[in-house]
Amino acid sequence: IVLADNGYNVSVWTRRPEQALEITGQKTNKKYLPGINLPENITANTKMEDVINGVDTIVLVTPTLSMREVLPKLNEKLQNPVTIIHASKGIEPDSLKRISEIIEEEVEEKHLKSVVVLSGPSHAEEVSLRQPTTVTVSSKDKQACEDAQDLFINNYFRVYTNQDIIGVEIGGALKNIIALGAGISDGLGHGDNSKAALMTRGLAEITRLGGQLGANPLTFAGLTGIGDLIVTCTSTHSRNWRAGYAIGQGKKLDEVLSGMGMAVEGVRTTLAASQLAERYGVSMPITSELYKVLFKNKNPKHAVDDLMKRDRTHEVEDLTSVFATQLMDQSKENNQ
Ligand SMILES: NC(=O)C1=CN([C@@H]2O[C@H](COP(=O)(O)OP(=O)(O)OC[C@H]3O[C@@H](n4cnc5c(N)ncnc54)[C@H](O)[C@@H]3O)[C@@H](O)[C@H]2O)C=CC1
Ligand SMILES: O=C(CO)COP(=O)(O)O
Repeated sequence: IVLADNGYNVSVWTRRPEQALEITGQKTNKKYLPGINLPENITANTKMEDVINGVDTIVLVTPTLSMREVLPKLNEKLQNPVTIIHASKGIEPDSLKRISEIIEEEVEEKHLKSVVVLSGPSHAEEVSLRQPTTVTVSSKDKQACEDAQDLFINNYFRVYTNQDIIGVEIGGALKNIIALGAGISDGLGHGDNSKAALMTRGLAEITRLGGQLGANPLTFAGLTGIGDLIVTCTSTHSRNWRAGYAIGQGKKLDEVLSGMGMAVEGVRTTLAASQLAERYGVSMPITSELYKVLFKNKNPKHAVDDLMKRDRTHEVEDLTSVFATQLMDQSKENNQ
């Protein structure tokens, strides 16, 4: 919708013929965006080759679980080099790859001009109503990043750039873990103090891990860190919050996921983040408790008790040694 409002012809690839017909013919997408009339210059098609033929930019927004299935198909059908802008939020378990890394792995170099990430506090339900929204684009390729900013920016969708692709992708992925936790807390009947605690200490552990992975700590204070954390932990639009809420109310994970029928990225990312924490020796107590609730059947009330009973500690850590190099690199890049 943002791109169509900016005057571009947008062609959507969908697997379901009835959805392609609905989007192209009726200009609606009732299942995902009820009540929204789509702009005239959006069409949809089930044939990927027809959708990508001749385009120079592809916006990739399928759930992270589908990346290893969708990208090889795309690679096979691409005729010319494209820029891929992705907006999917997650980390792949086991490989522990970010989505931009998976794209670079699955799409041959000859087909790939650049990879850009678009991330930030941006529930589709509100963007489609043209409510003021701010996001960040990031890429290893500075020009591609600025081109993506130009493509998307308009008077209701403000786009910033940030050269720290690691921080942008890690923040966007890991906030979903904390949003599941915030939902559980609300589902258990705990109040605002508990949710503020989860969000603040959650950001502390995201920043700790991000630092080990090479992110700039300041990215976590921005739109793709605290910004997306706030929107996902406090909004009933959030699938992760809603899944957490149902778990807090006593529902089983399988039952919750099949009932939602939509991507709940935080579940897989909890597994991936636990593996990352172990690999890099980073303390992530909230992620670790959530892992036990989701995958080891731990009672959420016991998880909260165990978090509250941890050894006493200080709030602010000295991360100077971890972050000094990243801050110097960032400052060099900004001065270039
Ligand atoms: N919904 C939102 O407001 C936002 C979502 N995101 C991210 O976008 C990604 C997608 O999320 P949603 O659109 O919310 O999920 P969703 O579950 O609402 O929609 C996913 C769509 O992808 C399709 N899909 C699933 N597997 C596929 C496959 N193997 N091949 C082709 N299509 C497939 C589904 O049929 C569905 O149309 C996630 O990574 C999410 O974190 C990011 C920002 C905002
Ligand atoms: O990332 C999002 C908003 O920025 C959407 O979050 P959910 O996937 O929890 O709905």
